Amino acid sequence: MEHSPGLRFDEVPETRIDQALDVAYLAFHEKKEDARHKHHRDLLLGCERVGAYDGNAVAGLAAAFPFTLSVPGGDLPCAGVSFVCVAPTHRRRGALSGMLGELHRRSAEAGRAIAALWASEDAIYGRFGYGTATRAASVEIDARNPLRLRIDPDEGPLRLVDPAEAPALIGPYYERTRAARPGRIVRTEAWWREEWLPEKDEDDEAAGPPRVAVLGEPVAGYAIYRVKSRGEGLRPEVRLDDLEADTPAGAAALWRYLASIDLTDKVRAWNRPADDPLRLFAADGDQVKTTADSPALKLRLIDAGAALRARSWAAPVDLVLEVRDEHLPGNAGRHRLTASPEGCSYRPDGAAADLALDVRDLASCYLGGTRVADLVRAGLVDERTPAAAAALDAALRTELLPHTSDEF
Ligand SMILES: CC(=O)SCCNC(=O)CCNC(=O)[C@H](O)C(C)(C)COP(=O)(O)OP(=O)(O)OC[C@H]1O[C@@H](n2cnc3c(N)ncnc32)[C@H](O)[C@@H]1OP(=O)(O)O
Repeated sequence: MEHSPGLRFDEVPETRIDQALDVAYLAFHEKKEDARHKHHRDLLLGCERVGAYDGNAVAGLAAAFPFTLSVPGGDLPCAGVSFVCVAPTHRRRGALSGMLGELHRRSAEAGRAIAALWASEDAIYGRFGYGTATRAASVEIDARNPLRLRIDPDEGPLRLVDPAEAPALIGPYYERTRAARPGRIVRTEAWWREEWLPEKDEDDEAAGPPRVAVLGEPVAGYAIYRVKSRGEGLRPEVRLDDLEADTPAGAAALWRYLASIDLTDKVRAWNRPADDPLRLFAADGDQVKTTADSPALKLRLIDAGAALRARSWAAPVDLVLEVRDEHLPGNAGRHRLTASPEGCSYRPDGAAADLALDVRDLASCYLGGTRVADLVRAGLVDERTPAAAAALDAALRTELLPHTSDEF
């Protein structure tokens, strides 16, 4: 899309954050409230910020948190794109395209090989090279009866801890478990307090204060939840926000606890990994139901070569990939991927391609959550050498499916 000649894309300095937030509240149909405004301002202060300017007026904003994201076998600096908005008067004039182009350029310059976001509408970001890399399973437990399980729960001590103390207690535990699953972001102390444990959930008025249940000493698991009223005549429900456990028995203990809280009759978890063991060890499929499977984290390979070289590989593979990338030409063309558990090289190569694919589809497969063979079957990836997709899938495979708990 041609950028409108009137628009300019440049940094949003601290002095103009409030103007940019005014555009955000307009675009997201939100009220400007003091506490919320301060919170958003504080978040933006820690972000890379790009604006679309019409003359001197801010007409759009796109920001990026400087995250660290777990990828198979390691971590990568990642631009966590958020606060994307364009004033209603300036829609469809290329403001989003221009701001993302500028954010991607700055991310590459800062050495961030990947960018990621949660989309307000799924259809927006594919054209910019973002592919769905993690998914969110919504799970509901009918808690009118005790949770029926096929395994014995850990009978270790379970305690409720003060949310103010929680980051010091569960933060190091989260950080230890994070590396095992691709798609997880590093949480700072401030992120724990402001995103996970604020007293009031500004996005959900019906939700009560955060509760943190911790299993074992030393910590062997935790659950963060809020009890949420459901209106006249209905019992409140438990909204589970986050749960980690070392062992299946530990996870079973936490789920059993959540499903046994008095005066509630439902547990609702909106974002669980697709391979959550609960779905297997629950004894009654009528009691524990998966009610939705939604796209979650969208990933963009800013520098595909650097990203591929940074992850680990489960099996040897030697293939030529032909990648299409309309926005970042450095990623486009034919490259030979030679990878094994010992390492990876990814170099331009003139040989005929074994697989041809769009950069968004490579991004979907990057964390191990989407199978290349499925994309071939869906007509999205062109398999030119038989069994090339299976070979790439074997190399990309991860022990656990990728999952992102943090929505940002
Ligand atoms: C990560 C996040 O923060 S997600 C939050 C996104 N923000 C919102 O939803 C707030 C409300 N909406 C908006 O502010 C704007 O409409 C935006 C940001 C979604 C789009 O901004 P615009 O400046 O209008 O987009 P722009 O003109 O650059 O469009 C680029 C392309 O994306 C397409 N596009 C834009 N919005 C949408 C949409 N909601 N759904 C599908 N396609 C879209 C355009 O049609 C255009 O396609 P083309 O290149 O084929 O012509």
